Amino acid sequence: MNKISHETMRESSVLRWSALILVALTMFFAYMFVDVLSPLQTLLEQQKGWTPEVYGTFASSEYFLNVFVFFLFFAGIILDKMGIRFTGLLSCIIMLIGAGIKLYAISDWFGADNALYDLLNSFAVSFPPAAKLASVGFAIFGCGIEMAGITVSKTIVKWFTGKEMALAMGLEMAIARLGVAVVFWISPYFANLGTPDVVRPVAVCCLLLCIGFLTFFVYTLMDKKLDSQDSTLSKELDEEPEEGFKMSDLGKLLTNKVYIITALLCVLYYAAIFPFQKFATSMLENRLGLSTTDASQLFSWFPIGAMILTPLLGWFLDKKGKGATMLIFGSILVFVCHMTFAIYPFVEGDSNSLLVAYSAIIVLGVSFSLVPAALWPSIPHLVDKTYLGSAYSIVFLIQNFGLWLFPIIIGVVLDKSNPAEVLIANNGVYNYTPAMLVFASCGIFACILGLWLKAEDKKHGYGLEEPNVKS
Ligand SMILES: NCCCC[C@H](NC(=O)[C@@H](N)CCCCN)C(=O)O
Repeated sequence: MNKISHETMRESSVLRWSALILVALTMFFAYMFVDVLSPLQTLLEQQKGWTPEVYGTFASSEYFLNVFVFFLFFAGIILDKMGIRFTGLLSCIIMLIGAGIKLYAISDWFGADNALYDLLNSFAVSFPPAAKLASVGFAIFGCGIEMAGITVSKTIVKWFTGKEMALAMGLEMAIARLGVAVVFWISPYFANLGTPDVVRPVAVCCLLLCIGFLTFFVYTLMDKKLDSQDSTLSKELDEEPEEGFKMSDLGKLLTNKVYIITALLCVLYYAAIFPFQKFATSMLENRLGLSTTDASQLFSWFPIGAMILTPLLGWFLDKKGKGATMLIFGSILVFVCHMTFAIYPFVEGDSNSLLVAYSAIIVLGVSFSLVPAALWPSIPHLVDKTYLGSAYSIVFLIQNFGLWLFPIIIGVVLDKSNPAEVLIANNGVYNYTPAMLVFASCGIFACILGLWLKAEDKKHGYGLEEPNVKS
C-alpha cells in the first residue's frame, strides 16, 4: 500500500515564515510610499502652496478609486477567482504606475510649459495642478496597495490556518509599521539633504517599491509549489475539489450581521488612525511648537510601539483568544489619546507637555496593536474561506470610504476653525482642538460596536474570544 505524505511546505516552519517575510516586505515598502509626504506637509505648503485643505484632499485621494469606482470590490472577486499570484503581481504593477505618476507630478518636469499642466490649471484653480496629478497617481497607487493588502491577508490564511495565524498577521503588520516609522525618519532626512526638496524622498521610495515587487515575485514561486503539493495531496486523499467563489456569496456576506458590525468597527477605528497619521506631524508642530523633524520623530514612536506590540498581541490571541475584548480596549485607548491632544494645555518647550505628548503617542501605539492584532484574524471566523478574498475586500472597501472621507473632513475642520485673521493673530499656529475631537469621537463609536460584537459572539459562539491555535 502506498504511504500518503500529509507534509506540504506549509508544515515547514522555515518555509512558512519565509513566505510571510517575502510578502511582508512588499507591504513594508508600500507603506513607506504611502506616508512619504506625511512628515513634509509644512514644506509642501511653503514650496508648493498646498494648504491643509489641498493636502487633506490629496491624502484622501489614495482611497478614491477603491471607493467610488468600487475597485476594491472587483479586487476581491479577482483575488477569489484568479488567485494569489496573479492578484499580488498585478497589485505591485498598479502601485508602481501610481507611484511613478505621483513622482512626476511633484517634480520640476511637470511645470507651466506642459499641456497637461495647463489643462489641470484650467479648473478648480485653488487646487494646484501638481496636487491634482499627484492625487491621480496616489489614487492609482491606492488601488494597488489595497489589492496587495487583501492578497497578503489571504496568503497568510493560506499558510497559517490552524497554526500561528494571528502572530503571522501581527508580524506582517509590524513590518508594515516599521516601514511607516522608517519613512517618518528618512523622509525629512532626504528632503533636507541639500536644498529642501519634497521630490527626493518620493524618488527614493519609488525605487524601494521595485524591491517590493521583486520580493512578491519570489513569493509566487513558493505559492505555485504549495498549490501543486495541495492538489497532489487532495488527489491522494480522494478529496472533493473545493467549491469556487460564486457571485451569490456576496449576498451572504452583506447579510451577515456580525461581519457588518466588524466592518463598521473597522471603518470607525481606522478613521481615527490613518487620517490622523497624515496630520500628526503638523498637529505636534502646532500644539507643542516643535520643528518638523522633532515632531516627525516624536510621532514615529507610534508605529514603533505598534510594531513591537502587534506580534506579541497576535501571539496572545493565538494562545489565549479574547479578540473581541481586545477590540474594545483598543477603541478606548484611541479615544484617550485623541482627547489628550484635543484638550491638554500644552506649553511650548515645557518638559511635562512633552512627556504627556509622548505618553499619548505610546497609548495610541498600544491601541493600534490591540485592534489590528484582533480584527484581521477574526474575519476567517465569520465567513467561509471560499469567499475570504471578497470578505477582506468589502471590509477594506467600507474602511477605505472612511479613510477617504476623514482627511477631507479634518482639512475642512482645520480651515474653518482657523480663519485667516485668527491664524495671523496666532502667529500662524493652527488650533487643532476641533479636529482632534472629531478623531476622538470615532474611538467612542468603535468601542460601542466592539461591545455589540462581543455580545453577538457570546450569543452565537463565533469563536472570537477563542484561541486560534488548535492543540
Ligand atoms: N494583513 C493585514 C491586513 C490589513 C492591515 C491594515 N491595513 C488596512 O486596513 C488597509 N486597508 C489600509 C491601509 C492604509 C494605508 N494607507 C493595517 O492595520 O495596516
